[in-house]
Amino acid sequence: MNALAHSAPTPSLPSAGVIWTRTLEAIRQEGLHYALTWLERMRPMEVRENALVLGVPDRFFRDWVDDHYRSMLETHIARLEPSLGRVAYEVVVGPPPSSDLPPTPTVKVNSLRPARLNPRFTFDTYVVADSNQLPAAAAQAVAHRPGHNYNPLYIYGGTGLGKTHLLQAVGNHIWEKDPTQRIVYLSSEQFTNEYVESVREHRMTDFRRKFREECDVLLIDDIQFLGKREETQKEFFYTFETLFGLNKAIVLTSDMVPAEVPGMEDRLRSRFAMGLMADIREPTYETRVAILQKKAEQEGLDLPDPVAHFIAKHVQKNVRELEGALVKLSAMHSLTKQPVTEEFASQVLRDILPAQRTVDVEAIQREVARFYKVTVEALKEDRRHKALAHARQVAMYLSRKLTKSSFPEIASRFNKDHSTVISAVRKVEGLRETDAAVHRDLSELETKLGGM
Ligand SMILES: Nc1ncnc2c1ncn2[C@@H]1O[C@H](COP(=O)(O)OP(=O)(O)OP(=O)(O)O)[C@@H](O)[C@H]1O
Repeated sequence: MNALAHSAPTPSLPSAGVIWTRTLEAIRQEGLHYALTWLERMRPMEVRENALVLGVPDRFFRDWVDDHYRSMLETHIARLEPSLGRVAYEVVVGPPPSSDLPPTPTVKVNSLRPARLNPRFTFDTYVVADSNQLPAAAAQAVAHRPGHNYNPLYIYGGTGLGKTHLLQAVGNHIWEKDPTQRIVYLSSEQFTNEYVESVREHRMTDFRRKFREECDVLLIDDIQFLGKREETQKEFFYTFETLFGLNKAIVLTSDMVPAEVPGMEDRLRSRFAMGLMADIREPTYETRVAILQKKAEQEGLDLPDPVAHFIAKHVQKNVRELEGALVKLSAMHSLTKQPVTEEFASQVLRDILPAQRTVDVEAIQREVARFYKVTVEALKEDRRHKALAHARQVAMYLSRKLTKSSFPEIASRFNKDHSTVISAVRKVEGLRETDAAVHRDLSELETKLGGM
């Protein structure tokens, strides 16, 4: 049975039917008729916990609506009933409903996605690379044979590197394969809060039933916070022992290895280390590019390669920041309809990109001369030797790109006229698109110059 089936209906709220009718009306008034074609095929079932449960004809329908309309629905519903933060679905097999009244379902063949699991966090949307290969493979192994492979699995690493994503992917995968599996996902802080509340309200029997008897998969995020809570640790230890003894899967995440978690009891530390410990490292440059490309594809954003490289070069800390940059770029692109170019990205992301060193034309000439092993003077001469001409054009291109100098200003530093600079810039822009070696050289020079 799922968690929903145990809880009593939420008192003092309008019925599911009333909330649903008002929600559809609000959506209609906003003119979102395309959405109604889908939404009107769902039926309000009930209000449970903080969710409005909607009946859907099948899982495909559910997934589609969930992908496209979940956030819109949740926003509208929360506006009408602030205590309702979620929608949930149940597949209802039976004759299609014909009136405005909620139909009586004949068979319920599906349960709700377990509380707090975000359907966005799946293995499909996770980019696997060198920096996260081991934890990703281990998480998949657990998802395929929960409780048998790597128990417990302990995933650790810095902030924003994808620990929660992997943890939730395990839960989502298991639930999608077998909705009868009882999956409990929560952070160690939420575990602590539930524990404290249960003690206060004398509901420890319920608490233990939930975590020890009615749990097939326990997924706990940010286990390090347990270090500060002696009493909760004790409770967690017995929870762990019970589940482990029953071969139930346990996956934990943390920002440090068990030995480093301050205040963590030794017996817990040693149990955490019993299964597999796998760390997620900071993404390499290539991984950052791959993540950006995959996320752009998911967002339906056409992200040219040079722009992906540009962001990956400047946003290095973690995946969360990469994602933030992409979301901002995508939003500004759809608002302004401007093409997604490096220049557009540098304008839009100005406030989140690390402060750039200011470079001037002279610094660029020096760096380019060193790079191509020529002299600065040669860059300013008229000699047309092929390699020298290329170095000169590159220096002009970078001067235009990395400084605020106008074409005539740049021309004067190279003793040329401005039309020469314009054609040099165009030529290098073209080469950058078509010639991988030139692209690589330019990226390297830009990194050295600390600009973009
Ligand atoms: N390898 C990856 N592929 C795709 N998306 C990723 C990857 N790694 C991280 N992300 C995305 O980056 C964001 C941050 O990841 P997540 O919340 O899982 O980080 P975390 O390690 O749990 O951070 P914290 O310790 O701060 O809670 C999420 O939106 C997640 O989807």
